Amino acid sequence: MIEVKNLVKVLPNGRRVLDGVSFKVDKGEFVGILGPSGAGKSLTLRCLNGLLKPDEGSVTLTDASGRQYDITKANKKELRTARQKIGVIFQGYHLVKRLPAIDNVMIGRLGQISTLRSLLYGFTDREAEEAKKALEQVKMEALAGAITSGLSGGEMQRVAIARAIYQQPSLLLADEPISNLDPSNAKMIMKLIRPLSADIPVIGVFHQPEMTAKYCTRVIAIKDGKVLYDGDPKLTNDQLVEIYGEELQQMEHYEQPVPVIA
Ligand SMILES: Nc1ncnc2c1ncn2[C@@H]1O[C@H](COP(=O)(O)OP(=O)(O)OP(=O)(O)O)[C@@H](O)[C@H]1O
Repeated sequence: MIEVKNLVKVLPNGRRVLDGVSFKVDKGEFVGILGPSGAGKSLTLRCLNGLLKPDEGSVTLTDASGRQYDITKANKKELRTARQKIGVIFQGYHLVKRLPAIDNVMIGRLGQISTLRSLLYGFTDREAEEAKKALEQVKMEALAGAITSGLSGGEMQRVAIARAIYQQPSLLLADEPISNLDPSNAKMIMKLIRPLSADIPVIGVFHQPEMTAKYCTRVIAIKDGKVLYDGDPKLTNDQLVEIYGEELQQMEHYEQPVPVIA
């Protein structure tokens, strides 16, 4: 479970880019964070994995054994330990392109084994077997040995998901994971992410309300650094207008309601 309490971030010019963001996400939930450009979505996500320290508030991650990680108060060493519990999928995949897909998956556990062991012995056969299983889970086993630079965007994102699975995280964060993908690959990625939420909380930032409506179990909308909405992933047209304002007109999949002619 991850609990976010009253996150506040104030810029030097006094602007409150996060202004009291609070929510709790449990295993079984796939939460989509939506909101207009500059709303504070990425800043929120960065507070969740400790990349950004808020001026106020707390982020507490509790793993399956009940151990708690206080992300906001953690020192460098504690943060490193906590981050091993957090899988992250990025819009730009963040893979080492010159390495085979399976090596990228195994990188997911690098933080968990000693540098000396990884330098001297590399990974064990058991670890390689587990990495293969993670690739099977995202239907990428046939390309396990392929050099990552030759893979398509959808395939790279599947490798990134396998890396997160292999990491055995207690929380999965996804930062615009489908923004670079065509609709069919985007659907495939959402279908692969959703079942992961059976065991751990999954939180993603999205720009596609039609996709969060279909695949997420809950939506949190952030606007002007505040939680504007937290609930059912299926938003009404009025709710979308309230969240996105004028930006809605520019969104790809938004269909403007047909005006009623009296
Ligand atoms: N380091 C920084 N210095 C100044 N302003 C910042 C900094 N980081 C973020 N901001 C501002 O804080 C606000 C929230 O940023 P954030 O990246 O969270 O937006 P977002 O909701 O993710 O937007 P988008 O959908 O466009 O990525 C923005 O107005 C942004 O310009």
